[in-house]
Amino acid sequence: MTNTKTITFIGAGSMAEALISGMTKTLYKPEQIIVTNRSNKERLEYIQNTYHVRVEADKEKAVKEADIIILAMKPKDVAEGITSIAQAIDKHQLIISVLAGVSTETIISLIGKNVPIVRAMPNTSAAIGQSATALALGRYANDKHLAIAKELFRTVGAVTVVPEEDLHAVTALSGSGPAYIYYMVEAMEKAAEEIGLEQSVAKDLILQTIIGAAEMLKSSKKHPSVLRKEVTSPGGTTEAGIKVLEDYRYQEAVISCIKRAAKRSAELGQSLLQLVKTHR
Ligand SMILES: NC(=O)C1=CN([C@@H]2O[C@H](COP(=O)(O)OP(=O)(O)OC[C@H]3O[C@@H](n4cnc5c(N)ncnc54)[C@H](OP(=O)(O)O)[C@@H]3O)[C@@H](O)[C@H]2O)C=CC1
Ligand SMILES: O=C(O)[C@@H]1CCC=N1
Repeated sequence: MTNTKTITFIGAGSMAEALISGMTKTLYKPEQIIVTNRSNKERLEYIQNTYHVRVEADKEKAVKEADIIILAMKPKDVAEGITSIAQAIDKHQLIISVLAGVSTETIISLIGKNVPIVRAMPNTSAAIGQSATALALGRYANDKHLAIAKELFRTVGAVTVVPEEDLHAVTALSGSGPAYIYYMVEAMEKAAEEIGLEQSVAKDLILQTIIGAAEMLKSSKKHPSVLRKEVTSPGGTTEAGIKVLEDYRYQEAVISCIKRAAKRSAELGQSLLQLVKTHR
C-alpha cells in the first residue's frame, strides 16, 4: 500500500526523527516528507543523509507544499514557531501536533484560522514501529482527518483515541514512559557492574529480562502483582530485593513521578495560553 500525501515536519528533533524513521520504513516514500527546523543546518543535513527525505530551510515554502503539517518543536519555541508559519497555512491542510501540553484551541488561536488539528502523543519507540500513540481531535477536525492521522501513526505503532483533556495523563504515562524504563535500566546496569558482572553480559541479561517481562504482561491474563509474586520465593532473593524497594517507597516514587509529569504537561499548556492571551 502507498500513500501520496506530502508531510512537512516543523522541527527536526528526537520526536520528528523517531516518526520519520518509522514512517519511511513503511507507508511513506522519503520524497513525500519535508523537514524544516529553526536554524540548525547540520541537523537537517544529518536527517537528509540518514533518511533521504527532503529538507528545506525556508519554512514557509515547506508549509505551502504540505498536505499534512506536523508540529514538533520544543515547548519554549512553540509560540514563535507557529506564528512564523501561520500566514502560509491553508485551512484545507491538516495540522498534526505532537506538542506536549499544548491544546488544539491554543494552536488554532496562534494560527488565527479555522484549521483542522489532530493532537497526537506518540513516543520515541515510533523509530522502530513500537510507539503507543494517543490521538484527540480539535474543534475543526472530523472523522476524515482522524482517519488520516490514524493511518499515519499506525505506521509507527499502536494507536488509541482519547478525549483531548486526557492527553496530559497520556503524555505523563506513555509519552514520557520510555524514559522511566531507560532510567531503571541505567540503575540495573550500574548495579550489575557493582556486583561484578561484565558489562556486555549484563546488558544482554537485562534486555532479555525486560523483553520477557513485557511479553509476559502482554500474553498472560495475570495481574502484574500476581506475576511479581510468582517470582518471589518465600525467604528468597526477590523478597529481600523488593523489601529494599519498599523501604525506598519505590511505588510511591513512580506514582509521584507520573503525577508530576501530568501536571507539567498542564503547566506547559497554561503558560503558552497566558502568552497567547497577553499578545492579543
Ligand atoms: N522527545 C519525545 O520523546 C517526545 C516529544 N514530544 C514533543 O515533541 C516536541 C519536540 O520534542 P523533541 O523532538 O524532543 O525536541 P528537540 O529539542 O529534540 O527538537 C526540537 C526541534 O524544534 C526545532 N525548532 C525550534 N524552534 C523552531 C521554529 N521556530 N521553527 C521550526 N522549528 C523549530 C528545533 O530546530 P533548531 O535545532 O534549528 O533549533 C529542533 O529541530 C515537543 O513539543 C515535545 O513535547 C512528544 C512526544 C514524545
Ligand atoms: O519531555 C517532554 O516534555 C516530551 C513529552 C513526552 C516526552 N517527551
